[in-house]
Amino acid sequence: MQPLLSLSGVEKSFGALKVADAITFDLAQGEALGIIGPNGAGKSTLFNLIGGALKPSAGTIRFDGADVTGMRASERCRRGVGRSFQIPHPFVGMSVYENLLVASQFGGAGFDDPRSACKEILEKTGLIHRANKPAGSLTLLERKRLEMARALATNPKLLLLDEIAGGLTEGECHDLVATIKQIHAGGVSIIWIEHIVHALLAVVDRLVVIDFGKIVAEGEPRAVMADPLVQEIYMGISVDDEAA
Ligand SMILES: Nc1ncnc2c1ncn2[C@@H]1O[C@H](COP(=O)(O)OP(=O)(O)OP(=O)(O)O)[C@@H](O)[C@H]1O
Repeated sequence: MQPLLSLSGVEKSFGALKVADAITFDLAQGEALGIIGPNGAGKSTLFNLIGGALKPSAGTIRFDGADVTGMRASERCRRGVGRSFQIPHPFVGMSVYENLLVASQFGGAGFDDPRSACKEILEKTGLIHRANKPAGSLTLLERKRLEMARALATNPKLLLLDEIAGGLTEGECHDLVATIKQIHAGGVSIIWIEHIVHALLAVVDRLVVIDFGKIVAEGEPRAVMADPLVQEIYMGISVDDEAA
């Protein structure tokens, strides 16, 4: 089976700063991939390149059988790339339900019955009891859930989650992980950038580590986390410190 997403030699610089450097990886259909790396490593930039907010300066991005490298974000969304942002920016004056309807309308979701599809997504993401509340009145956890629900309302094949667990309590994080697992089990492929590694490890099949715009480690999540190089660059534990 061909990969759902395929990046080949993807590069992006801001001035002299190269934030995506020869990024090459595939995402299989149905896979859940985690991305970690220090602050400023280039993780969100990678999502901007996959989602179409930024164009790479070199390399190609293929999604669902098509070359999407030069395609606009709106077109990629219609093809099935759904994205949540690190800082949620819902339409605060609209109800939670209306936020989903807008996403399904403009994301080209292609649901037979958008209203009942959005209702189902509210149930799945634990927001049904808040459906008629203004999005501006939600708690942080609910805003994070709404961010994910709005992406799901575009009916994605691939869901990009950017630090969705950031700022949550341990219990809230646990509940959110259960929701993400359920979404993945429903057939949606996932790429999840997250600093809360234990949450990530509960969901993903594979882990990619980025540092200074390059992939520096990749593979089975626990093996990657045990790699001394990863411990040094990501957690600041140097092999020398441990020996001391
Ligand atoms: N539009 C831009 N113009 C100039 N520099 C940018 C731009 N976007 C990002 N950068 C820089 O690129 C680098 C990578 O940023 P990016 O947000 O991708 O990192 P990140 O790994 O997601 O970090 P964090 O974990 O803190 O969210 C940073 O040094 C950032 O300041």
